[in-house]
Amino acid sequence: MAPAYKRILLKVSGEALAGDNSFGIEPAFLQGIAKQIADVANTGVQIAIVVGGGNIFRGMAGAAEGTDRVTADLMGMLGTMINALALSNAISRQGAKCKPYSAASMPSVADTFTARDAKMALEDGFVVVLGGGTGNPFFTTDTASTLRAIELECDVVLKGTKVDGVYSEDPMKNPNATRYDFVSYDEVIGKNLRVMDTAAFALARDNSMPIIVYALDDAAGLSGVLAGSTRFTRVGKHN
Ligand SMILES: Nc1ncnc2c1ncn2[C@@H]1O[C@H](COP(=O)(O)OP(=O)(O)OP(=O)(O)O)[C@@H](O)[C@H]1O
Ligand SMILES: O=c1ccn([C@@H]2O[C@H](COP(=O)(O)O)[C@@H](O)[C@H]2O)c(=O)[nH]1
Repeated sequence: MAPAYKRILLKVSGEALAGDNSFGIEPAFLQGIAKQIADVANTGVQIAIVVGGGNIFRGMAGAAEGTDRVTADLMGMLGTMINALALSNAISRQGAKCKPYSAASMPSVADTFTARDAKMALEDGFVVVLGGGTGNPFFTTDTASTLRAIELECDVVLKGTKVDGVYSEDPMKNPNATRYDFVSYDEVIGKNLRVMDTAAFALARDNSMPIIVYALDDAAGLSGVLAGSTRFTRVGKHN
């Protein structure tokens, strides 16, 4: 049977990469995720990845502690680049062709992202890992995920995070919150359900880009999500 999606954008949460730790990268978790990605890539699905940076640095937190916001956001974007290099290397070691890109120019580290180049790499069978977010302060890697998915003409954004979907409230704060199987863009924005930021949801809505939110540590993994055999929430226009 042909895969449901030809080209996907996977958002890998930075925080989740820390595994059971509160910061940094847990090698076993990184390798597990990399294997899931390599296995799916080797079935012919084209995969672009945006990596978060919450396990390294968040600009808002840095700004709150006295660094100016633009500098703090630059530090945050560099943090996502660290994760991108680690993930890209781990995917290559699991046997899939993989290439890191950076939103900001750092030629000795990675190629600078252009949609044209990244699309060609996807068509050549490379997984592409996109670090540096949008390259602009005051944004997040969630917005970068939606933006890159649209630019690269992906079929869907898969947000792999610490929770298994969108809830009526943050399930980390209220364990009695209820989970949606489906929620519309307008509802998620109107009710301020902050599993992604409003800018990311609005961009997805305006460009009809579906979003799937799932738990990165689900045993069924990425292939389970693509096969529809694991728990997730779909965010879209209609159910
Ligand atoms: N209504 C909600 N439904 C589900 N999760 C929610 C909701 N509101 C807030 N959250 C929180 O959003 C978190 C995911 O978003 P967040 O942007 O913080 O992390 P991330 O994008 O996965 O990580 P990073 O920024 O490190 O890449 C979840 O872990 C959850 O605690
Ligand atoms: O486009 C972007 C993306 C990210 N940042 C900064 O990086 C950190 C980490 O990203 P998360 O999405 O929170 O994982 C973010 O807090 C911002 O400071 C950015 O400035 N622009």
